[in-house]
Amino acid sequence: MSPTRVRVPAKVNLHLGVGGLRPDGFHELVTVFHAVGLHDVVTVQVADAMGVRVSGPAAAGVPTGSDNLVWRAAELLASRCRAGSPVRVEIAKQIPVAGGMAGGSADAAAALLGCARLWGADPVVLPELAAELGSDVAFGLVGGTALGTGRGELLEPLPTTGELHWVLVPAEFGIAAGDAYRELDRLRAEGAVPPPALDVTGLRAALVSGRPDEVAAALHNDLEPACLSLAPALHAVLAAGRKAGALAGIVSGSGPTCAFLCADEPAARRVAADLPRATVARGPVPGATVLGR
Ligand SMILES: C[C@@](CO)(OP(=O)(O)O)[C@H](O)COP(=O)(O)OP(=O)(O)OC[C@H]1O[C@@H](n2ccc(N)nc2=O)[C@H](O)[C@@H]1O
Ligand SMILES: Nc1ncnc2c1ncn2[C@@H]1O[C@H](COP(=O)(O)OP(=O)(O)O)[C@@H](O)[C@H]1O
Repeated sequence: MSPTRVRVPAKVNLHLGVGGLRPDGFHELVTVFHAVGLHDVVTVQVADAMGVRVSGPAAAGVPTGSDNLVWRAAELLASRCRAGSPVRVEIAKQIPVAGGMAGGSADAAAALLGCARLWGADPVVLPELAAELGSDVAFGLVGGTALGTGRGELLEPLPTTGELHWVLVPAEFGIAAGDAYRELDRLRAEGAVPPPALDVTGLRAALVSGRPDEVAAALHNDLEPACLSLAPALHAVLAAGRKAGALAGIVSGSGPTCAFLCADEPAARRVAADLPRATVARGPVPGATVLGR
């Protein structure tokens, strides 16, 4: 049987409002996910035994055993649909690892979709399985721009007008999502940060307007003070992007990647030229998509 290839995007959080810590150890979120054109490609094919191979510019440090989320995704789908031969999963990795862009979650979403195709499983089960694998995996399946609530797994697509042009600046280190949330709790206990920002009315209107300046003014990340506390070097990255001409810059999710919104594509190219390691990307883009052979 021929391999199935799935392309899957990274995300930035246009808004990340972090509510209280729940008894299950997760925080209640009001977030706006936005899929951007920086992709991993995940290929699944029938094999004698399960295996994971990772290649590409962001491959360093990605686990290749059963702790890779794609392995867990394949096993979960196999057990749920009582089918599934062993698969070899190859990840061509461009999304920065532990970068706040949900790369592992994206790969898991792609693996679910690819294995469902390969095994003839009904894709209707995938959102539920995605939510079991991680808070951001369900968004990887749908992409676009979506409101995320609960721990991030409850999704409502949001209407948008036009395209947004981003400059993405990855760091040379990672931040684990759990560490960022714990640091936020610590800062909150000290009274060192503003209360949770759980209202996205202004952002929703800005997205419909299609005006990048209005979207820029509405960007917000409650985790940003925690990321800056864990990685103070990010202050300089944010300042450099704004100085280079971005409309606004935010830490993406749990960081440390910084995302800069620009007025248009030429502006994004100019800003990227001023920042080391920067790439340009546009959004929104579709979620996990099976590619032709
Ligand atoms: C912060 C966000 C923003 O979209 O993503 P990244 O920026 O890391 O990609 C997400 O909330 C991360 O999602 P994801 O990386 O899937 O997290 P999970 O594996 O589900 O959880 C990792 C850890 O993050 C913390 N966590 C995650 C989600 C949530 N709503 N509350 C939490 O407190 C918990 O400590 C959990 O053990
Ligand atoms: N397919 C995968 N790609 C990247 N990281 C993975 C993958 N599977 C498991 N991981 C583990 O998940 C951690 C967080 O990965 P990632 O999703 O890239 O970060 P973030 O939550 O910041 O977006 C990594 O440090 C790595 O140990």
